Amino acid sequence: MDVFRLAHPDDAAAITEFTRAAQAGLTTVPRNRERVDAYIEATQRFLAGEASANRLLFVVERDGVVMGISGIIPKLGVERPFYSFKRSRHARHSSQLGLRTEYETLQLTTDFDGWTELASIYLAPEARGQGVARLLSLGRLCFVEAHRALFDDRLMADIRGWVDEAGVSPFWEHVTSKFINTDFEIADRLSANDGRFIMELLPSLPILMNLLPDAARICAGRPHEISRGAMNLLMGAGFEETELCDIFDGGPAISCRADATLIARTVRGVESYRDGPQRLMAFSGAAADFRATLTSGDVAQGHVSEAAQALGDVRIALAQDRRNGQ
Ligand SMILES: CC(C)(COP(=O)(O)OP(=O)(O)OC[C@H]1O[C@@H](n2cnc3c(N)ncnc32)[C@H](O)[C@@H]1OP(=O)(O)O)[C@@H](O)C(=O)NCCC(=O)NCCSC(=O)CCC(=O)O
Repeated sequence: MDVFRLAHPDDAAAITEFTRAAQAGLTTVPRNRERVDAYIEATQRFLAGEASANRLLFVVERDGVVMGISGIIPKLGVERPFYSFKRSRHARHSSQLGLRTEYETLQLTTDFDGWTELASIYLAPEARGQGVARLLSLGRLCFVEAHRALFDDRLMADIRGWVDEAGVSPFWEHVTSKFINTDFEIADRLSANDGRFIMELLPSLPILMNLLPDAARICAGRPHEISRGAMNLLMGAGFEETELCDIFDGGPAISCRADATLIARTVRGVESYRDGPQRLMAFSGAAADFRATLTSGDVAQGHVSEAAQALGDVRIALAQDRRNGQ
């Protein structure tokens, strides 16, 4: 059985083993032992009531082997403002010339300050394509549902933005690097710790998108191919697209109210179960004892798998939305 739980110090070596290969651009994925240790230490401090620690790292374990990680940042904007670009549409019309023009602007904002972020999903390459990602992703929504007081009622996720075959981000090349004139990897790494340079260097004035090459313009809000699965899982669990995107690679920010996730809706009975077997999330316990697993059953008929019942005082939620097949 695959089990979703909080990471603890004994997991650090196994996590570093597979996150070591993660590419730049996955800003919140800890890629070396030092950062893995720091993430786990923050997790323990946050659970002990130290709000400034502000990070929770989870793992999915199969038969004692850690296969992947995911995270929650309980409150954005605590250590520094959380910057995004907000896309706005503008239209102009000239009756004199009979011409109409439309353009978009990007404006630096801190709209997500105070929100809770879902971040850092990463699965060992050999464990991909087996459904584990759904548990890694939705397990966090179960944790939020079980610990509502720890989180904001607005949830967001910053999906990695599109890059070309050479790994180059057109958005970075044509937009952000014009103001932050350094390597993407350097800026990305620095921003994970201290992002003061963002406010110091990025303009507070709107950036006119129609002056950009198409290759860069279409990257505002466009996800990286390898991150579509991560986005798809959250969109299937109630998240929606927003007008905001990442300031480095233009990746889309998606959001959902905490009480509108698929997990919250089914746990609270806002959404009823249909007849027949369905994919389910089962979760129980709190804090370090919290456990979630992916299972199936026919809840309408009262049938839930033994694996789920083994969790003890279990709560059940839909793990797949009936509307879009997710
Ligand atoms: C993202 C994950 C964890 C996803 O794991 P898997 O590859 O095993 O996913 P999967 O099970 O194959 O796919 C998950 C679900 O999305 C669907 N799916 C997969 N690829 C798709 C695509 N291109 N378009 C549409 N749907 C797609 C699958 O059918 C599946 O649904 P069914 O189960 O119905 O078949 C992994 O690929 C990974 O570690 N990638 C590298 C790191 C990364 O890019 N992380 C995301 C960065 S963005 C981020 O971190 C913030 C968001 C967050 O933390 O959640």
